Amino acid sequence: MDNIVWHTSAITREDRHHLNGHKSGVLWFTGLSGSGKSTLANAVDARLYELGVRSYVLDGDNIRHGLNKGLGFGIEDRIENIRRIGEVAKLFADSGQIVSTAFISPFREDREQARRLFRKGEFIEIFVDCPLTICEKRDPKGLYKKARRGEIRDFTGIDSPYEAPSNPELIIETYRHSIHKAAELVIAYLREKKFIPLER
Ligand SMILES: Nc1ncnc2c1ncn2[C@@H]1O[C@H](COP(=O)(O)OS(=O)(=O)O)[C@@H](OP(=O)(O)O)[C@H]1O
Ligand SMILES: Nc1ncnc2c1ncn2[C@@H]1O[C@H](COP(=O)(O)OP(=O)(O)O)[C@@H](O)[C@H]1O
Repeated sequence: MDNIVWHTSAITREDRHHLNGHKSGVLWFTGLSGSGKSTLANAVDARLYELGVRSYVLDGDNIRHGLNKGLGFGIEDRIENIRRIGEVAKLFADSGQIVSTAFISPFREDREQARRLFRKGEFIEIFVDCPLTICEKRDPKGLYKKARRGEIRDFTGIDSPYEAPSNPELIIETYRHSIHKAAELVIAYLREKKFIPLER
């Protein structure tokens, strides 16, 4: 970019890791609407808070009210939505936090593009796996009903595609694990990979 020069921070990410006593990165939750992304991201966030870990959740519905207001659900807008979220998540990771993103993020290539913004190991893709039939039964916001009635177009899983991850770091099957168990599986992964110390 012309006339714009990158300014290196005086405080490095490692400095912040040292101060916080834990590493940073992104927990990238992906899955169908109603699969449990928000519920699980918030359960993990609450657990991290209890453990004294600096964390935050970026949630699809909330971000679309502000930062990404005006973006719709056509392919181009979804791509831009996820591109921006990847960049924001990277800022959170740079700031030393463990950030969770809860977006459908239906396209594999967009998730891979987000992954490329991060250092090796710091992008943790979590497939929130739940069959469409169960998501549709849960239908926490009544959106599947609307989509089936044709009142919402381009609805993921109905008339817009979802590409499941081919090689995610974690698969959480929310149709067979409780919310508590699902959150603990994510925390166990963070301990195993030494994002958070074992003794916490
Ligand atoms: N057409 C269509 N398709 C899918 N979802 C829709 C649609 N219209 C509105 N909603 C609501 O928006 C939430 C998904 O937004 P995201 O930003 O996560 O979508 S995406 O990643 O850009 O595909 C999604 O939230 P979640 O249920 O939390 O996934 C829906 O509540
Ligand atoms: N094991 C589970 N994990 C996550 N959510 C679950 C689970 N079991 C049932 N649910 C329910 O499924 C719904 C998932 O909704 P939500 O978290 O908004 O999904 P998403 O963010 O993927 O659209 C919630 O009503 C939640 O209580």
